[in-house]
Amino acid sequence: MGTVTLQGLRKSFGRVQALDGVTLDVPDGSFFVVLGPSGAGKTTTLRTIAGLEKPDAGSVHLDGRDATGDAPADRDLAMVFQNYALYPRHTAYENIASPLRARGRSPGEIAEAVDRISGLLHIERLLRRRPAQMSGGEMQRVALARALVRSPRAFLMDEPLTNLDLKLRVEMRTELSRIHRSLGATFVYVTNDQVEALSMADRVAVLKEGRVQQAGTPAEVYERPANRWVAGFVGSPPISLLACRAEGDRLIGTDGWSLPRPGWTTAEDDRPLLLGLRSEDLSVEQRGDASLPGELYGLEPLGDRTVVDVRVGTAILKVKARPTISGSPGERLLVTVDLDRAHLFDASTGQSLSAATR
Ligand SMILES: Nc1ncnc2c1ncn2[C@@H]1O[C@H](COP(=O)(O)OP(=O)(O)OP(=O)(O)O)[C@@H](O)[C@H]1O
Repeated sequence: MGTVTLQGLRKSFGRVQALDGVTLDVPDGSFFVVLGPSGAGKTTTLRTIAGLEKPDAGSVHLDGRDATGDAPADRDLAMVFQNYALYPRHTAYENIASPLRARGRSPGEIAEAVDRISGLLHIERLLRRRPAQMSGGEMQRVALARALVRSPRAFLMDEPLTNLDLKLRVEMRTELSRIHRSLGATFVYVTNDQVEALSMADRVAVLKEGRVQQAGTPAEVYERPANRWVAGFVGSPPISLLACRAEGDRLIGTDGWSLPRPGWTTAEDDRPLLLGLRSEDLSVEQRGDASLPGELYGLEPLGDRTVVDVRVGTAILKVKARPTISGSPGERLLVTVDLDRAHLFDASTGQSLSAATR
C-alpha cells in the first residue's frame, strides 16, 4: 500500500507562508505530480510528507494512519533528489546495493534486487564499472537504480531530471513512466515543468503560493482549468486571453470584436470576462462561423508546426498552423475559433465560468 493524504498543511518560514492549507489525496500506486512555479511550496510539501519539515498545522496520513509526528525513518518513504552523488570508488553494483546493505539484507536478497532493478533500467552492462567510467546519463541511471532498489511505501521525487540535458530528459520521462508501471509503486513527483507533468502523471496537483489551485488528471487540468492562472501555467504555447463581456447572444470584445456567445457558459450579461483560447483551437487556414479579424504579427516555426502570432486589437493570439505556412507581418487574417473548446473566466476573480458538464 502507498496512499498519502495531506489535510490542511500550513508551514511558514519567518514571514514566508510556504504552505497555506495544502490538502491532497495521493492514491496508492499513482504517479502523482505536484506542479508549480519556483517558490510555490512544492519541495516543502515533499519534505513535510517525508517528515523533514514539521507542519505548523494540518496532518499527513500514510496508508490511512496519522504519521504527522513520526520520525522520517519510521515513515518507510524513499526520497529521490536532483543531485545524485554516487560513491566514486565503488562499482555501480556496490552503489545500487548500498541502501539494502545498510538495512542488513542478505547477499542473496541484495543480488536479486540489484538484478531486477538493473534489468528495469537497462544498466546490466554497467554494473562492474565505477562512476568515472560512465557517462553522465549512465551515472544518472545508476543513481536512479540505487534510489529505486528498495520497496518503500512511496517514492518522493524532487525534480530528479532537472540536471539532465534536454534529450536525456525526454528519454528519461518515458523511462520513468515505464518504471512506474512495472514497479506499481506510488510516486510523488515535484516539478515546475508542465510538459513533464502532463506526460508522466496520472494525477496532477497545481500549486501556487502554497495553495492547491486544482487537482485532477492531466486532461482535466488542461481541458478544464479551474481558473485563469492554471489555464496560463499549463499548456505551451500559453493560452491567449481576450477581455470581453457577454451581451445577449454575443460575446463582445473590449477591442471591438464579436463572437457568438457559447451555450455552455454561466456568465451573466455585462460581467467583465476573459475568453481563453488555446493555439490548437484556433485556425488561420480554415473558415468557420466564429472568427476574429486580425493581422499577422510574427511566425514561430517549430519544426513539426508553426505558431502564428496574430494581433487582434491589443492582444496577440497564438495560433497553431502547419509548418509550411507563410505570410508577411501586417497581413490581414481571419482567426477561426472553435468555441466549443474555448474557456471563459471571471476577469476579477479569475475563476472559470465554463460549465463543468460540457
Ligand atoms: N528553510 C527555509 N527557510 C526560509 N524560507 C524557506 C525555506 N524553505 C523554503 N522557504 C521558502 O518557502 C517558499 C516555498 O519554497 P519551496 O522550496 O517549497 O518552493 P518550490 O515550489 O519547491 O520552489 P523551487 O521550484 O524553486 O524549488 C519559498 O518562498 C522559499 O523561499
